[in-house]
Amino acid sequence: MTTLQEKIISEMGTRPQIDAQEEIRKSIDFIKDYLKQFPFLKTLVLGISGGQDSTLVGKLAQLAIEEVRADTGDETYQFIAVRLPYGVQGDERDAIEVMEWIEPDQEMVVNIKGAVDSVVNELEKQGQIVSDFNKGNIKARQRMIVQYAIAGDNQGVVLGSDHAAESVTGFYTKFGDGAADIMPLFRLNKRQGAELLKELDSPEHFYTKIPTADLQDNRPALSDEEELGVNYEHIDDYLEGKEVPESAKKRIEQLYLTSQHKRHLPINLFDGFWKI
Ligand SMILES: NC(=O)c1ccc[n+]([C@@H]2O[C@H](COP(=O)([O-])OP(=O)(O)OC[C@H]3O[C@@H](n4cnc5c(N)ncnc54)[C@H](O)[C@@H]3O)[C@@H](O)[C@H]2O)c1
Ligand SMILES: Nc1ncnc2c1ncn2[C@@H]1O[C@H](COP(=O)(O)O)[C@@H](O)[C@H]1O
Ligand SMILES: O=P(O)(O)OP(=O)(O)O
Ligand SMILES: [Mg+2]
Repeated sequence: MTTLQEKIISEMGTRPQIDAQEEIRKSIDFIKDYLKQFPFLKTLVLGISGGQDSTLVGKLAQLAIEEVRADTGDETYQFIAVRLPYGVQGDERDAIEVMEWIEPDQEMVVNIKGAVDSVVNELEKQGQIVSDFNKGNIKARQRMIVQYAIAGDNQGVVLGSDHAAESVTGFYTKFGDGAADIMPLFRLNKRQGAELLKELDSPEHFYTKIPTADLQDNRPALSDEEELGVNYEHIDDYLEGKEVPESAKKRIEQLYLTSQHKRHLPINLFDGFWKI
């Protein structure tokens, strides 16, 4: 293993082998401990897309909330799961099925199309062209705004679905889906997330579904792997300290280095990490 691979693994906190039952317990306890530390907080908020990561975080959130209610006798603790389609979501059926499996305390559906389109229109009135790719990031940031609005009026915190395989590649919108208060999956790679869902008896297609950010109008359901230029098998192997083909290693490390800014709070002149 090269030094950079070791550094990345240590930063991501990924382990080559996991016990799924233990990791489920760790994530649930992390959420519970956080809520108990700040008793003002009563609500967890999460966007549910119908993809693997939010399905897993959503299930863990609901389990954690049920345990906190039982431990404290405080019935005001709740999990709000929100669908955030842009118009009609192509894989809406998946998101609905995931909601049925999670059985969150409260479900919402907030269509982000009006808000996203108005921003794009206002920019275009100023002569600023908005590419389809950039509009995708506006969608992700609009989803963040809605989740924080719900948290703000419900003594809530926003959950993030980011995990090691997304974090290492910076494959998220900065201050969009990358913005959250707590990240219960951070440390796990993609296949380890799938292992947790399997252990939770989720339907198999929830964790065999092709990962997509589904952000671009012109390339619906574009797979993460196509966009990233590297596949999750290689990213996961890399994070487990295994040898991967040289081209995959190069791509992962390039993505890691160019996305360093996303894994830090806004940079000030006392920060030196970007110089190395
Ligand atoms: N599947 C997923 O999890 C998921 C979700 C959302 C987005 N995505 C993908 O993630 C990517 C997001 O696109 P992006 O990364 O181009 O947009 P971004 O908005 O996340 O990041 C780009 C912005 O970061 C800032 N920035 C860029 N370089 C910087 C630097 N060196 N220092 C400080 N700030 C800097 C700039 O403000 C720039 O506009 C896309 O590929 C998108 O499809 C994936
Ligand atoms: N359509 C969506 N509805 C609700 N929440 C969504 C939707 N699309 C994405 N999200 C949230 O963003 C993260 C990141 O998604 P990626 O597929 O990794 O880009 C997802 O886990 C949801 O919480
Ligand atoms: O974040 P999600 O839930 O949309 O999962 P995926 O990244 O697999 O699409
Ligand atoms: Mg997705």
